[in-house]
Amino acid sequence: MMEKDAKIYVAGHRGMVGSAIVRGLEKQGYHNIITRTHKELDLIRQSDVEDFFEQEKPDYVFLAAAKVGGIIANQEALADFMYDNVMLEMNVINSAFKNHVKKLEFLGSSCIYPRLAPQPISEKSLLTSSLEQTNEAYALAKISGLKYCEYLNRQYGTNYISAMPTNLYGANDNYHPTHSHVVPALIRRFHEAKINNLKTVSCWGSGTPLREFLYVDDLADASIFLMNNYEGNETVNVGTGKELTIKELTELVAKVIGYQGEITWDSTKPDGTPRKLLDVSKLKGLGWTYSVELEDGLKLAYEDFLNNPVRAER
Ligand SMILES: NC(=O)C1=CN([C@@H]2O[C@H](COP(=O)(O)OP(=O)(O)OC[C@H]3O[C@@H](n4cnc5c(N)ncnc54)[C@H](OP(=O)(O)O)[C@@H]3O)[C@@H](O)[C@H]2O)C=CC1
Ligand SMILES: C[C@H]1O[C@H](OP(=O)(O)OP(=O)(O)OC[C@H]2O[C@@H](n3cnc4c(=O)[nH]c(N)nc43)[C@H](O)[C@@H]2O)[C@@H](O)[C@@H](O)C1=O
Repeated sequence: MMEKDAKIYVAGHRGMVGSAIVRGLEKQGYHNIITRTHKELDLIRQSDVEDFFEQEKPDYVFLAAAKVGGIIANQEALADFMYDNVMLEMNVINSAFKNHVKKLEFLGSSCIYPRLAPQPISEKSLLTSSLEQTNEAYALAKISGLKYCEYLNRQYGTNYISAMPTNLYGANDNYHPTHSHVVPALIRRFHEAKINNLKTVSCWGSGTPLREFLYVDDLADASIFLMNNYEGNETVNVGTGKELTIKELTELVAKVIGYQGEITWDSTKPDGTPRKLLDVSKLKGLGWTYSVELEDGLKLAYEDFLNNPVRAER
């Protein structure tokens, strides 16, 4: 259990996940949280990261910094997604180890599992067959991070854990029109279609892939829960255990936003993995379940989008 006055470093605190973890920690009474912006500390720079850990000596670390993006961002920049993420993870985890951080939690993603893993996807599916090509580089980087935590535990007896969230959405998301994930992309596109009275909105792929979505404050709550309640080398899936097709998602987003036009499908865009539903029984067994249903979370996310026009521009 983290002590309430423990020094906690949240890496990536300006991102969607990192900012939700900071909110969650503050809500639970943790008050000694340290952060650095990307500008203040580029986590790819090894000696800068080492200096930071030597000076600050955090007790606990949540690693929520990463180069992140949706299907097209990943596909277009395989090399950058691998380099940035591998370097950043190794620097932070290694510096944590060298500076005796008591516990570190590494955040990966459900894309670490094989493209055609049996569904729902158990933690045991890791490295059992080939990855989805559109995000292979990101997945390999994330697998390296979680394995490095496991290897440190096995070789040196550390207590580093990893969590694998399903697709996330919510406050402070990235609403870039082409490089974001599907939920923020749809919120922006349907909103713009509504205010411009457009008759049709074009979405990507066939609409048939199945996805699972978790509201980011639930993910933050689960991350803090795992830091306080889980020890082990095997990763832990974090999701809802519920899925829907992308077509159903587009209809739900259109409903929440109040867009009544037609939805068309751009088959030149990739579908990605056909189905990605996490088996969340391990997390449930530990005592945690999600609380925000998708439609309610989409309403919260849309509210956030409307209230933050500057971020919506990025
Ligand atoms: N979003 C999702 O659907 C999912 C996310 N996750 C995981 O959650 C974590 C966070 O994702 P999310 O919050 O969505 O992403 P964001 O892009 O919103 O946030 C990532 C943060 O990391 C920072 N960052 C990136 N590179 C560096 C660097 N070299 N040095 C310092 N800071 C850096 C970014 O700063 P800046 O913006 O200034 O570059 C940003 O604040 C990731 O590990 C991701 O894999 C897992 C599953 C799904
Ligand atoms: C979290 C996860 O995120 C990525 O994997 P992904 O699940 O494929 O994520 P996505 O959100 O980009 O797309 C989901 C589905 O939705 C369809 N889709 C429709 N219309 C839009 C659209 O407008 N934008 C986007 N992005 N997708 C759209 C799209 O074609 C696909 O079928 C990886 O980065 C991976 O590394 C990762 O970790």
